[in-house]
Amino acid sequence: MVEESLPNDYDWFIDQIAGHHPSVIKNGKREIGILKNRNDPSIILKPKQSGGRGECEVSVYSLLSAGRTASLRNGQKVSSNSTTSGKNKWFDWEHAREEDIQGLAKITAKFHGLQTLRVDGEDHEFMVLTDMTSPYTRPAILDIKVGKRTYDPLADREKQEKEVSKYPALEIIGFRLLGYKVHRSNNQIESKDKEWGKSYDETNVEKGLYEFFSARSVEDTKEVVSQSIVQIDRVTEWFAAQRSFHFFASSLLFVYEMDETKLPNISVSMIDFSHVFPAEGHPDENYEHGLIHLRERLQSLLSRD
Ligand SMILES: Nc1ncnc2c1ncn2[C@@H]1O[C@H](COP(=O)(O)OP(=O)(O)OP(=O)(O)O)[C@@H](O)[C@H]1O
Ligand SMILES: O=P(O)(O)O[C@@H]1[C@H](O)[C@H](O)[C@@H](OP(=O)(O)O)[C@H](OP(=O)(O)O)[C@H]1O
Repeated sequence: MVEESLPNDYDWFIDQIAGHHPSVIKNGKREIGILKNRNDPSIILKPKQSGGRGECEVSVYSLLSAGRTASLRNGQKVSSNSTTSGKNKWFDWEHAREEDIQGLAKITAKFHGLQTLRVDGEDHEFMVLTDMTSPYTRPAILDIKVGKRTYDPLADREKQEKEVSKYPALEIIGFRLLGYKVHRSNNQIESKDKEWGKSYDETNVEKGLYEFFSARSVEDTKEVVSQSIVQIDRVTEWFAAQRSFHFFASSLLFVYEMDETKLPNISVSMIDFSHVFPAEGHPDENYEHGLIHLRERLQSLLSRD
């Protein structure tokens, strides 16, 4: 019998959309998902993934919080590898430009360091991150994976084929809806998962977008969509200038307020940095393709009656 327990004062994060989740059982054990500390609603604790994925994500978040010089000075291993191909390629971020680091820090969650917690009888390391949903009374939350290619440059043939066959429409659409949660007024949470996202293709993905962005009220939809476009443009502006990072299988997290006595106040943040590679001076055309297409699809919602 596998012990199932969380430390005192911790709960699973109810507003987690995608990623590793305790509802998934692998080899008789539940996956470790994101935790909330009851005493600090402003943060989440995201489990550090095993191997290169976890190292990569921690290296990126550390770079953003400490700044490149400080991270290197503190002797942290600011590096990343991929285990997908069996090769071990470690990156330092010494060629990452300071302005790119500072710009990325503005469009993602703040990293507050690592914390070890005992979950289900084993110690696990967690990344403490600002919870981007915490400023909202009743959030509506959508996760969109951005980029027409979701495998990294070290992925072997099997991984490449798995990723491509997962959602063939990605090549055209450039992004994938991973799911959403909407807090309705009667304490009900409406949830959609990745199968919902995959049910849309290049012919009708606007329908899925509309379902999420019209959740507050049909009258507010244009406001919510227009604000989302403004936020996407902030991200696009950073990508147009930055030459330090290439992102694979990374997401944009959209959050807005469902409480109609308040403004929608949409926020858009980059999340999931488990496959980030040095750009070596080249723009991230893969991610930018996704951003352009997402913007176009959202723009088309504005011309609906
Ligand atoms: N800073 C954050 N604030 C609020 N929610 C977040 C934050 N970071 C992640 N999440 C939530 O957690 C979910 C999973 O995050 P993420 O994709 O980073 O996890 P993962 O386990 O690395 O995923 P994958 O297995 O796809 O690589 C997101 O869909 C989002 O709902
Ligand atoms: O382990 P990696 O290299 O990071 O690769 C995958 C990636 O992170 C995806 O986000 C994930 O889920 P989705 O594509 O469903 O979002 C996928 O799950 P899968 O193996 O269940 O397809 C992972 O294999």
